[in-house]
This record gives sequence, C-alpha cells and structure tokens, in this order.
Amino acid sequence: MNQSKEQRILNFVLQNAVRGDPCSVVDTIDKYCSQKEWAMNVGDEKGKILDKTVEEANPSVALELGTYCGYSAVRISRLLKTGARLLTVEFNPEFAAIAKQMIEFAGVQDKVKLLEGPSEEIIPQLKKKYEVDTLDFVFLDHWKDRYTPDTILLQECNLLRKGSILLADNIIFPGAPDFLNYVRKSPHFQCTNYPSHLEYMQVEDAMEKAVFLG
Ligand SMILES: CNc1ncnc2c1ncn2[C@@H]1O[C@H](/C=C/CNC(=O)c2cc(-c3ccc(F)cc3)cc(O)c2O)[C@H](F)[C@H]1O
Ligand SMILES: [Mg+2]
Repeated sequence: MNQSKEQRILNFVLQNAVRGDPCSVVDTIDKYCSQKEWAMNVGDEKGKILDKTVEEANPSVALELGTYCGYSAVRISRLLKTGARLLTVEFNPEFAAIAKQMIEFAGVQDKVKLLEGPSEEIIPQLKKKYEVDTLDFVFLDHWKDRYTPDTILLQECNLLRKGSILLADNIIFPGAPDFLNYVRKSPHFQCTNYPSHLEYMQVEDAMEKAVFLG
C-alpha cells in the first residue's frame, strides 16, 4: 500500500532531522515541503508571526485546533516555559499518529498533549477532563468554517479570560471570512491583522490575532 504524503514527511524528518531538537524538526519539514511536496503546515514566514504571538502570550496553557503533522505543535511547544503545556486537537487518526511520532522525535512530548477527536466534542471537556481553568493562547488552523463556531464554543465553555490571545491562520487563503467578520464586529475581541504569504508559496495570506476582552 503506497505511503501517504504525511508519512513521507515524517520519514524525511526521522532520517534527516536531529532527534530531540524541535528547531531541526521544524526546519526539516519546511525543507521537504518547499522542495519536494507542498503541505498545509503554517510554514516559516507565518511561523515567525506565530512565534511572536506565543512569546507575547507566554502561555501556561495553550490550545491548538488542527494538529495535522504536528509542525505547529512542535513550533509552539519549543517556546513554552517550564511547566507550561500545549493541548492540540486532531480528529483524523492517520494524522494524529503521524503528529504523535513527530512530537516524540522532537522531544517535546512532555509539553504537548495530543487529544484525538473533534474539537466540538473536546472543547466542552477541557475543564473537567483535562483540568483546564482558562486558555492563555489558542491557535486556530483546522477547517476554516469551524473557526467561528469553535470560538463561540470556547466562550460558552468559559475557557477564555480577559487577555486570552487567539491567532487564526489562513485569513486570506483559503480564507475564513465569517470568522473575520465575527471577531472584528464583536465588542469582546480586539483584532490585529498580520499580512503574510501562504506557506511555501508566493500567494497572499494573513493571520488574525483576536484578544479576548472579557
Ligand atoms: C472541526 N473539528 C476538528 N477537530 C479536530 N481536528 C480537525 C477538525 N477540523 C479539521 N481538523 C484537522 O485539522 C487539519 C485541517 C486543517 C485545515 N487546513 C486547511 O484546510 C488549510 C488549507 C490550505 C490550503 C491553501 C492553498 C491551497 F491551494 C490548498 C489548501 C492552507 C492551510 O494553511 C490550511 O490550514 C487536519 F487536516 C484535520 O484532520
Ligand atoms: Mg493553515
């Protein structure tokens, strides 16, 4: 049975990156996906915006929606302070299996908890089952039409506090127009747009930061 693209990305990392070195894992994925096969990792240009936003948030508890191969889970967790943790949600079992191996190879497994299942089911479980009080940082990179319902769900579940930082990928391409509308019109969010480019391409894209005002 021939391999999936995601399996080929993982194999390239296992053979070419430095075990226990998250930066080398991130760089190796970027090398593969820019030179051999495109894949929907946030990439290095938008990754730098992600880095800055994570550093600004300095989160104790961070959430990622849409793990995929684990590129941004490794990228985020490499910046977390001692004792801080990232919960990352992925409902595709093949992708979750790849991401798990990616996270372990990078040596960040003690900081990252991969939750396998749909975000709409996992978000309501975060407080009781995963002992979350509130989220300091949320990275949205899953199906684009789910950004808004999940942002509303996070509020309904009292998972956001004054100053919680949301960062959303793909505001322009593929686009998340209803999310942009929702957070920019809402009195509960202070929004900032970060123009950038689609990963590994010269196509316009952007990220949107939305700070919860309580
Ligand atoms: C809905 N609830 C979910 N719960 C758990 N895991 C989920 C859920 N929904 C999806 N997943 C999981 O999250 C991932 C989904 C990522 C989606 N990302 C994109 O589509 C996406 C697309 C492009 C793109 C750009 C140009 C082009 F020509 C073609 C594509 C670029 C990007 O940066 C993207 O992020 C994963 F696949 C899915 O199982
Ligand atoms: Mg994306």
